[in-house]
Amino acid sequence: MASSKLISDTEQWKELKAHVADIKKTHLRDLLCDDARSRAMMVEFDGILLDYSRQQATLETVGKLFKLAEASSLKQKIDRMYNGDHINSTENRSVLHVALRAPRDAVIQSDGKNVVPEVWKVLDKIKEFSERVRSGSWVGATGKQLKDVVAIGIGGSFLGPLFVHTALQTDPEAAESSRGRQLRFLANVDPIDVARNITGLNPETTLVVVVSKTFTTAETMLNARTLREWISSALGPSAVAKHMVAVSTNLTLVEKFGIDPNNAFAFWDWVGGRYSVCSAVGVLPLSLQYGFPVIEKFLKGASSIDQHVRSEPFERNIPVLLGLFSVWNVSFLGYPARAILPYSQALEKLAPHIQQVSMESNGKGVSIDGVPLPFEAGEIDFGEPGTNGQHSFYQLIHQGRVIPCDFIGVVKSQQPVYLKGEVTPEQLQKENVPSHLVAHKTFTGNRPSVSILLPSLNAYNIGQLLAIYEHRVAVQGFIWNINSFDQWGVELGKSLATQVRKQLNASRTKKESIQGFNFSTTSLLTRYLQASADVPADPPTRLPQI
Ligand SMILES: O=P(O)(O)OC[C@H]1O[C@H](O)[C@H](O)[C@@H](O)[C@@H]1O
Repeated sequence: MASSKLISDTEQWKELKAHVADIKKTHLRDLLCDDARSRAMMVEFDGILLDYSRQQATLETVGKLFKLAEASSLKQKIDRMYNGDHINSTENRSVLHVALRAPRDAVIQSDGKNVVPEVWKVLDKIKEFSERVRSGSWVGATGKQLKDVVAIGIGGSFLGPLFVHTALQTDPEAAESSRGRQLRFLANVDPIDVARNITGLNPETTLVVVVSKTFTTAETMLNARTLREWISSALGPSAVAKHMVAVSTNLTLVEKFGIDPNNAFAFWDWVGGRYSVCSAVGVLPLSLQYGFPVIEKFLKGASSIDQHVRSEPFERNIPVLLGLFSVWNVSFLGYPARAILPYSQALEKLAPHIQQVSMESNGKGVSIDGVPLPFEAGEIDFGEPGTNGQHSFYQLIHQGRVIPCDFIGVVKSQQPVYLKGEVTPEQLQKENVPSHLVAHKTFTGNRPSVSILLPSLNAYNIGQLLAIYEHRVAVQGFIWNINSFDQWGVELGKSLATQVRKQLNASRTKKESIQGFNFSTTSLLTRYLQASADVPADPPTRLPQI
């Protein structure tokens, strides 16, 4: 396929469009009666089971989706990613988060250089540093052991590590190795988040990790200045060297901020923020909390899926199948949303993390060549662990809109996956349901879902789950032929916010009226200025009074 051709112009796309009418005539109830079909729609790899038999699809659909994958050069695109080609073309970068969890002896090149030794240099540094902190050979300014860690970061420098941290709480080894330690995450610019995070913590026993790829993100830098003030006002400015470390690609700005570059942990521009959990972004705070050996298992789990994606034929390739069915649901069946429903409370931060991975990656309006898409790419992700979700939004899923669901179950867990199917008016009549209630109690069923079953929820399986979702999102982007690795929309948001902050500062200091915005924005900013005359627009720090 010529790269400038839109995927929707291919015969394979058109064939799938035409096939939709056949599928709309079928009902899942009937499709599920075919055991051979169901058997063919179950795939197992390294302990993980994917069952996609509850998709509105026949084996013919699957065949057509594989043809679409071929038309979009999916295999070649996956290879190009692993080969370090600059597939993030708008930022002229490789996309190599797979290198972050590659075995020490692997060779993965970016710009002609094997990046794996650099990755392991940082991992070894994290291992050494986290062991020193955990054993008490690295102590705070007053000689006390650093038992608590506050990780400051936002977006990709926050959501993934928080997901892994929350999920690890069910791993017995992680529970044991983190006894007596605390890891907290400070993300929001709202001073309440600072207050919550430092409540109950003593600066003498706290290590602050500032995590920012760019080291310029306004929220993170304000929170970092605030906690630097918290430490230096309690222990003196020289204590910062013992109590603050950083993770960034921008080591110059780290040093300028006042953190010793020896206490900075690097990563690289070929790691997208939302794909950075396996870099020092996640590995440093998580190793401080759980010890490096636990986190190494998490990296191994992710690496196992990386190898699977690259080498497994599409028929048995879990992220490829998931990606293809997401495209089928969004672009062909017209279901724009997806619910992520893990039946484990420890996975409560999976959906928030995947929201960023998926929506920031694939929420695009043009093809990778800049051609406006004649179809909508990306999907709306949301979710909540079962059974909480059942008592919240499942009504809409059962009887309102059709929302394809990801059910994630853990075999060694107390909570079975709960799947409610179809209830027909005939059944209800047989049960003597009053006639005026029959319509309300009818479930038409035919709601598509996939089930992903994990053997248990330990560090290794959490790594697998993370990598499955990361690759699934990339597969979707490869099929839609968009750039899943840039985020110009968010960059625009950041620059608009800077303009607003500049205006607020100018209006406060020079008493100028708000200018350069439309009527609505001007009115809102003016009102805010009037109501908050005593609050600086760009405060140097936000240390709450507690
Ligand atoms: O890690 P940082 O440079 O502070 O960036 C934090 C976040 O900023 C923006 O929102 C980007 O769109 C995200 O992808 C990024 O994760």
